[in-house]
Amino acid sequence: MTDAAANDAPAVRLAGVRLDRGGRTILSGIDLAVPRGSITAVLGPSGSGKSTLLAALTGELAPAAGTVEVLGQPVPRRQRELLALRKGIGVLLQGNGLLTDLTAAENIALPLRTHTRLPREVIDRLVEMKLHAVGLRAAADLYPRELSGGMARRVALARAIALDPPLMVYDEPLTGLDPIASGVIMNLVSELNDRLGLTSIIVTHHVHETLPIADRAVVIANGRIVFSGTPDELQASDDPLLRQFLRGEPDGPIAFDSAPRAEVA
Ligand SMILES: Nc1ncnc2c1ncn2[C@@H]1O[C@H](COP(=O)(O)OP(=O)(O)OP(=O)(O)O)[C@@H](O)[C@H]1O
Repeated sequence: MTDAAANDAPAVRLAGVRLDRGGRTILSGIDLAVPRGSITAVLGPSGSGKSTLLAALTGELAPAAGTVEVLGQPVPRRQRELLALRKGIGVLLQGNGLLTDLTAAENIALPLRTHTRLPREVIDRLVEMKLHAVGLRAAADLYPRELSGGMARRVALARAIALDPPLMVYDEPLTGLDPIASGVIMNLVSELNDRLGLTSIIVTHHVHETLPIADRAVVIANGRIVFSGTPDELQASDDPLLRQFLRGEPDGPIAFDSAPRAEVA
């Protein structure tokens, strides 16, 4: 593929993908295109395979069938090429993953120190800009234990964008946050996406907090994609499965807790 064609390609494209874990098929028949510049919410009940889908994008999990393309190229198998691709993907995981004996600024500097040869002053300046981007310039010298949950999540977000990745992936970015901090994080995700020209994929079961900032929504349940469209189309759907999920009802077409995690290696 030429560079121009790669640039026109969706940020993420999955075709006919099947994902297996522990000898079991978790997702199958997955077709998905995430347009560049968009925010896509990947929704689904607990254990439906949302994190498994993310693992396929970052190359942690190779598909058992089908193709996964990220930023215009198939996700490589070889470690070296995989590491190069991963530099283009900013990941915010459920736990913030901040190192407790480093300050906020040092945590954000870490990927810059590891992956670039930029001089110290440039790194300091970039860290300052990233802290500014998440509204936390005053917190540079604080340690993670001195930060509130929402602030720590913002520092983790600043670290995730440290290398200016074109694609941001969020795995449950609201876990453990109160409604106010959740609102701040969602606004920030939306603002960064627009201002930095990113593409964002948000995996979450926080439907009502996430849909307002999303351009597209994908719902996975029972091992497949059961909805793909705009948030308005999702809200308007009268599909019993989607209604059950949106209302958080325990009984209905979505089978909960069919395969406890403890059973798999
Ligand atoms: N490393 C693994 N090995 C085997 N099975 C796994 C592994 N990780 C997850 N699974 C199984 O895959 C299924 C989907 O899990 P996954 O974590 O992708 O769901 P999820 O939608 O992200 O859930 P949650 O919302 O609870 O994080 C579950 O049944 C889980 O037990």
